[in-house]
Amino acid sequence: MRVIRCEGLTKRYGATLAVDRLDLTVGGGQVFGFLGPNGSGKTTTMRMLLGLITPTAGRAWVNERPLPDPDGLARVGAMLEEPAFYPWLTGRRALEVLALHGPPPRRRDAVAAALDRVGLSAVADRRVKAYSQGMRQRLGLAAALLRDPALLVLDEPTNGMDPAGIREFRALLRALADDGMTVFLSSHLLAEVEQVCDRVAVMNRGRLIEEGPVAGLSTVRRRVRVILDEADRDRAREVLAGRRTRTDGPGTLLVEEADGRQVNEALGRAGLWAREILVERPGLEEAFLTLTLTEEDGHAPAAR
Ligand SMILES: Nc1ncnc2c1ncn2[C@@H]1O[C@H](COP(=O)(O)OP(=O)(O)OP(=O)(O)O)[C@@H](O)[C@H]1O
Repeated sequence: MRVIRCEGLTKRYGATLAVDRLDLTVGGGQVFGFLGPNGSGKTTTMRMLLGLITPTAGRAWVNERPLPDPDGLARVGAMLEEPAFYPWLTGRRALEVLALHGPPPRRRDAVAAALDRVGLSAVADRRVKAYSQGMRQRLGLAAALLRDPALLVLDEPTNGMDPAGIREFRALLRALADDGMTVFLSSHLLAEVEQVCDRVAVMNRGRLIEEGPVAGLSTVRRRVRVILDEADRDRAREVLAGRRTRTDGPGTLLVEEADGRQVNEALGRAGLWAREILVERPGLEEAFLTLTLTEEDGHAPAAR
């Protein structure tokens, strides 16, 4: 099933083309990453898909229904901004209040099921003001899950979360997709989406640059830069002969489409110790001039 389909979807704000003729199809039961630097049009696309703003041109379908048909949107859960809850309510009460507004959830135990799904049952009777940032984000996710959505639209959901919270949140999204839900997730950090997404679309300045499985994208292509003693360079090149290598200065080798750990291991086995092994993403750097790589994202473990 095509859960999301856009044809020439466009949104213009005065002189700004926020989204420029977007053609995109997202199939069901997967985590789909919507990647791009700040201002590339991700939020605007999501707002159009949720029927919150009207496209300037083009068409879109959600759950196989043309927008703005409310039936298509009935089974969509969304979290577009940091979720806001009354701090004095408990997590459970906050969800009960939401369940009372709008169409009734299909399950009578929707609140308990959503709390359980996001792992908040044990703290459901604490007040929201005592929740950590990660717990609040999970409560936001529970709110989006209340009406059994087929599609979950999440705009930068892990913004402001700590690394442990991000890991838990990723595992949660993966589990939802494994149960058949489609998760459409935006981020400006490649490291965040590549670990959880089946496919990725890359946006830049309102336009779709690429779309496909994470490993196949040229914007996501990896290259390993090996910096060694000058005298070792040519032997290292022989050791790595099965791979696409080239030299880049007297003590540097570039290994295309490689994995930092494997390169490190191959060199170590041959008794060659690199000074530095760096994983680079040349396509990404070209595409995302504003992207900030984290240390975890940009570096392979050093040789020991
Ligand atoms: N309501 C609006 N009025 C005018 N311009 C807007 C409006 N909403 C978005 N834009 C502009 O459209 C472009 C795309 O913005 P959008 O928020 O969709 O990008 P984004 O990829 O979601 O970025 P971010 O990660 O910062 O949210 C930006 O240039 C933005 O300034």
